[in-house]
Amino acid sequence: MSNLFEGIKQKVAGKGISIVLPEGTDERILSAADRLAKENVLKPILIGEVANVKAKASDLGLALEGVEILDPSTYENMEELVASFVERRKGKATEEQARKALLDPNYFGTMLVYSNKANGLVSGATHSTADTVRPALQIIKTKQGVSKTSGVFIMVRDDEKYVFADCAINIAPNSQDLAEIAIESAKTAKLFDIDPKIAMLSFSTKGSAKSPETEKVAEAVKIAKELAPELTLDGEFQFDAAFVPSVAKSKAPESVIQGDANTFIFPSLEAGNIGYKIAQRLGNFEAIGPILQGLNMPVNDLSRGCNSEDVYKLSIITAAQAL
Ligand SMILES: CC(C)(COP(=O)(O)OP(=O)(O)OC[C@H]1O[C@@H](n2cnc3c(N)ncnc32)[C@H](O)[C@@H]1OP(=O)(O)O)[C@@H](O)C(=O)NCCC(=O)NCCS
Ligand SMILES: CC(=O)OP(=O)(O)O
Repeated sequence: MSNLFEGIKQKVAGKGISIVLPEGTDERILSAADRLAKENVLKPILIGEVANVKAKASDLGLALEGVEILDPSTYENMEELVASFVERRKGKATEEQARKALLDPNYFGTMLVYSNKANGLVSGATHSTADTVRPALQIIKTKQGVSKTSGVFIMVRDDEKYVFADCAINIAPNSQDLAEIAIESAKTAKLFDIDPKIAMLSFSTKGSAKSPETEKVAEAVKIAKELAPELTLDGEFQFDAAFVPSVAKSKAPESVIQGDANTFIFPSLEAGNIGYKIAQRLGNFEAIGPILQGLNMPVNDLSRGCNSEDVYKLSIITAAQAL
């Protein structure tokens, strides 16, 4: 990972890309922000009461030089943000509701990104995924042609790197969703110099079992092939048929994937979230993400089990998505 990550870091360093970190008093966030600013990789913006953030930083021996701190309750352009929020939420939020929502650091930070006052946002060290991503879904929204955002992990162990999706957002994706997730995951894979070979996962390989669940994945394969015929993609596969060449030979001898898949699309959030945590905790893979894909501007969610290194890396990846 180190070479791969260094490459991404070099792409973003010194370009003045600003990343909002709404959890401004969390130790992991403070350490990462201080390091990012010190190394001139990007411009961190912490959200919180200025005196509190500074006191916490000083307890940790951090100077926070080059780190901006914004407090929603004293933010000078709040009226502009309120008006923009009401406009964006058209009929879904009153001015009063907007004013209240914008005191929440995640909503406030997301509006800074939406208003081009920052280039991206990383949160979730102390907030749940739902609380972290909901403002982005409501305000930043998905890119044209993408109906659902989804969350990818880059799984890294020595020279091995894989893409796992969706591990974070869509609880019960349908066939169309799975096809879109696969197409977006291929783009994310390329950001990490992975040439995507995509396996649509199931508990069945090429019709070895039949149920609504397996047919949902088989249909997703069909849709994805129609939408993006240029991709190397197939399924439905059990994980061994996608990953082990000898098993592929016996279970799916005609497939374009012969045990060499590197991008795995899980059939549900249960499978994806459990799957990545097993690889991380039992397989000693580093899990980078979840990286949200398909949004108009980059917003990423940390796992609450993250450390300062994870915050540092996800901030840099978010900056790379903003390029
Ligand atoms: C992502 C999640 C929070 C959205 O749930 P929610 O806030 O109840 O969503 P709602 O259905 O109320 O939709 C809220 C808005 O987000 C949009 N939205 C919901 N899911 C979306 C998705 N996957 N992609 C894009 N937009 C989405 C809706 O269209 C809606 O927009 P609108 O208000 O402009 O109409 C929910 O799917 C969830 O909790 N997922 C699991 C997260 C999780 O716990 N993961 C495990 C740990 S990583
Ligand atoms: C991605 C994920 O599972 O996040 P958390 O561990 O915070 O629930």
